[in-house]
Amino acid sequence: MDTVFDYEDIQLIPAKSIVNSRSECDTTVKFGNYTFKLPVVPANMQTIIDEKLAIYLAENNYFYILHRFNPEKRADFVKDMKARGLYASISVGVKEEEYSFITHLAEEQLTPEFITIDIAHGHSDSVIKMIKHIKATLPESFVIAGNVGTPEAVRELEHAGADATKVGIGPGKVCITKIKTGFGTGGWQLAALRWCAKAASKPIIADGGIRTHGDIAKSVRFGASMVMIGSLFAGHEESPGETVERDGKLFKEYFGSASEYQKGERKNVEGKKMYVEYKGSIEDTLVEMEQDLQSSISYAGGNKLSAIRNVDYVVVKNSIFNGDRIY
Ligand SMILES: NC(=O)C1=CN([C@@H]2O[C@H](COP(=O)(O)OP(=O)(O)OC[C@H]3O[C@@H](n4cnc5c(N)ncnc54)[C@H](OP(=O)(O)O)[C@@H]3O)[C@@H](O)[C@H]2O)C=CC1
Ligand SMILES: Nc1nc2c(ncn2[C@@H]2O[C@H](COP(=O)(O)O)[C@@H](O)[C@H]2O)c(=O)[nH]1
Repeated sequence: MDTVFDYEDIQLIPAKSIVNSRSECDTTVKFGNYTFKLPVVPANMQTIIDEKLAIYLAENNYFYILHRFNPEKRADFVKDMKARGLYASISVGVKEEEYSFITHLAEEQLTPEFITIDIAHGHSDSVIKMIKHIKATLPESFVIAGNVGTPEAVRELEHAGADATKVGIGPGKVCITKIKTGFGTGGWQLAALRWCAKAASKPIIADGGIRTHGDIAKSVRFGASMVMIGSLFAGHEESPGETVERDGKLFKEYFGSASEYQKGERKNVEGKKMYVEYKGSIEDTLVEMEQDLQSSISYAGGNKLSAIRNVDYVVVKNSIFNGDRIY
């Protein structure tokens, strides 16, 4: 491992533009058998995504992954998405009941297009076993496995049959893994992404630590095919987290999937709860993300997302924010 850095330590270097307008730049990405409008997916967390938002995203050609915290509703969700002619993308864990759930889906001939194995420490035999079970039972499903933070883990999960791996242990906004365990990619997530991407032969999802839209372009530069985002999506009208009012201002709750609020008990807690400012409709944020990414592509000197992959960059000694705030 050579130099480590994180999102705010990096600036991408502009190349001569080949477009006359940013609107000529194409932000779409092929992932699995689908082409999505953006290389972005809202985090599969209970305060970020629910069935209603999943339908909106699928209808509008965005990628989504439903969380796994209402386990009994997942089979009906897959059935409902199929009835609507939309793709189904769900999450599973690794406990015993998840094996029978996968078998049940196969018996009902309900094949989700995407299945994400979502556990904290994805470099484990339990995930490898689950990848093999899904691939044997639902071979048509595209399997995303995670989370991991090393090239060895990426290679092992790919070797077990994963179609994509998810990188990021501890960089999340509501994560306390780094503090409670001393482990993870918190503080050097972008360098960890680069390290993992060099070893990968299949797509990588960069997960956690995105604080600005520019971080999406940086993730693509360092090897991500898709970028998972929690906190930036938490404040919308459509976000399932509770809306609260304080001193006349609206906020939305955002809690970790390993927080006591998710688990209902204080056991192995590695997540916390916070409130983020209310931001209005998610549609406006998605449009702004697209425009910002189109601009990134133009600065990269191309007209497609792949142009960003080849740009030069510098490691900036001090934070690029230099005390500034975005708004
Ligand atoms: N991306 C990240 O940095 C992190 C994300 N999370 C999120 O929190 C949620 C809950 O995660 P998780 O606790 O894994 O899910 P589960 O509670 O479903 O646990 C999955 C299984 O893995 C075991 N397990 C959990 N952590 C470890 C570990 N460090 N080493 C070995 N075995 C382990 C659990 O057993 P037991 O509980 O008995 O140990 C259980 O059998 C997920 O959505 C996950 O993505 C959580 C932490 C970090
Ligand atoms: N360590 C923990 N990580 C968590 C928890 N719940 C979710 N997550 C991860 O965070 C990202 C979102 O990060 P953000 O910076 O965009 O907000 C999410 O996709 C998970 O990987 C948790 O309880 N503990």
